[in-house]
Amino acid sequence: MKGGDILSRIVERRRERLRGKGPGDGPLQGLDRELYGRGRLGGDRVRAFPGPLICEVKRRSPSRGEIKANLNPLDQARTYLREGASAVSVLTEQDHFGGSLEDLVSVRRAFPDLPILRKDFLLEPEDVAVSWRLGADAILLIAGVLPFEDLARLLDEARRFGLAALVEVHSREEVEKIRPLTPALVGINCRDLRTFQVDLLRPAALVDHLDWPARIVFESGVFTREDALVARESGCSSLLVGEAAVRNPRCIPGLAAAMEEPLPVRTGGRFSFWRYCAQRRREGSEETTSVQARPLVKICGITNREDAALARDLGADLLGLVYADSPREAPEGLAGELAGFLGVPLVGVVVEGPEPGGAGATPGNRAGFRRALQDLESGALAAVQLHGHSPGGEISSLAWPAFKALRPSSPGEVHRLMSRCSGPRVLVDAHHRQLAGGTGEAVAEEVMVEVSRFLRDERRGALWLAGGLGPDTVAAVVERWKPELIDASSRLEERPGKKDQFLLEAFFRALERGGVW
Ligand SMILES: O=P(O)(O)OC[C@@H](O)[C@@H](O)c1c[nH]c2ccccc12
Repeated sequence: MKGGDILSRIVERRRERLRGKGPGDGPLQGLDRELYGRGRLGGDRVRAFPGPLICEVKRRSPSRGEIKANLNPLDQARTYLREGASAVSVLTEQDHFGGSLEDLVSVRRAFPDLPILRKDFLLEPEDVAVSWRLGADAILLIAGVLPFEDLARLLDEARRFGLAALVEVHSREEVEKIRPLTPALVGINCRDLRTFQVDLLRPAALVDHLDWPARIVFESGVFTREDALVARESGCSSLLVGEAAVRNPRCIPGLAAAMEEPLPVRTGGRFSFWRYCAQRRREGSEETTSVQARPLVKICGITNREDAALARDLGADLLGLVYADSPREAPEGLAGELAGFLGVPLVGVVVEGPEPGGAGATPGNRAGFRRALQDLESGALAAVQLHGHSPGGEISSLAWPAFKALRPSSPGEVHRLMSRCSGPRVLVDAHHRQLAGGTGEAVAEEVMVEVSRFLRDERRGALWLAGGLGPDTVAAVVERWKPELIDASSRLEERPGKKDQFLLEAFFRALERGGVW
């Protein structure tokens, strides 16, 4: 932890407070006797903590600014309980999150049986004792903040007091750090506390490295049911939700339900889509360096076996099959046939409603949508790429891995379209009047500037990019916009629906040569 990043400043400030007023920071006087022994979870209830959904009492944060300045912790906790949260997290850090130990005490007093997590940057064994005396049932221990010996000591201390300890990680390195301690409750924070970047695929990238029995909590950046479903696909059994719950507590029942609803059963599916993307991206690239492997490549508009096998052999990470009115529409049965031998996940491209100025909701597209659902159920498709607007909320009724494809026609449209999307990623594509389009046009420069600005300012997710990518353009586009995934189709064809071997080979060669940054 070097220099002046925000995390270092928060921790430094906390140390100063510990040196000054001590871990009780005021409210301890006279309170501990009153609270002592109240609301202890103990035994089985500690083991059951936290249930599917922890909602957080959070006034503000360094990354999101003011969330609710006049928040009343009691009202907030009451609302959370009423809406169906299984536990409440009280952020007690004062200087950057506007919390306090008084918040913890007042929630505990009012709700003796509510499982409460004290969320703070705890540093010393005395912090654990204070948390216990003030009525917490669980504490957060951040692996990125605590040296190994301190982490071990605080975990021991929590055990001694019968507190549950949620040990938070964000990187592979931190997973390795906590491994010898095999904590029973691990949180994977989607937010990098140093850069504030939120990546909902982070848990999917890390879960397989947590190879001891642990319950895993998916932390930060969750707003919608789709986000919750990604958490489940990532192997997490609980969500920790702050901002979304504070701003709109009515999202709570939906999030809780999403953590418990039965997921659709695939008859023969092999790919866990988000895990595949998250893990594949990191292969061959060390997180600690700025050198990344080439972006993931999706080759789209596959209509036949030969093109699919060639793209796979050249290194495609995903293949796209079109389920809509288009010269590139995949013949019926192709997904099932390819899934049997290919070893690369297939994505179904569907249109679920009209696009602005486009003709999306044709009977053919609706039939395609239904066929795609069947191929998802059979396991032939690993995910769907959704075009068009969805006034009927068809996306949110899907429990399959899905991502939106957006085609902003102007810079002004970027924010409006992107801010409505949930889930870990969206694919940005060039604007055409028809989905059939395939004109090979690139996304306009001024639109891309806005897209990059949106992703940077909202600090959310990495770029997936389509539109006009061919052997001649791909290296420059990758260099310029640093996408995590690129999607190419029409500029690799000898005619609509048929790939050109020479162009495909040249595309991957250009990518290997010029696409490394
Ligand atoms: O408001 P969000 O994006 O839903 O995030 C909640 C919670 O995960 C976040 O507050 C948090 C997770 N780990 C932390 C560590 C310190 C401070 C805050 C946090």
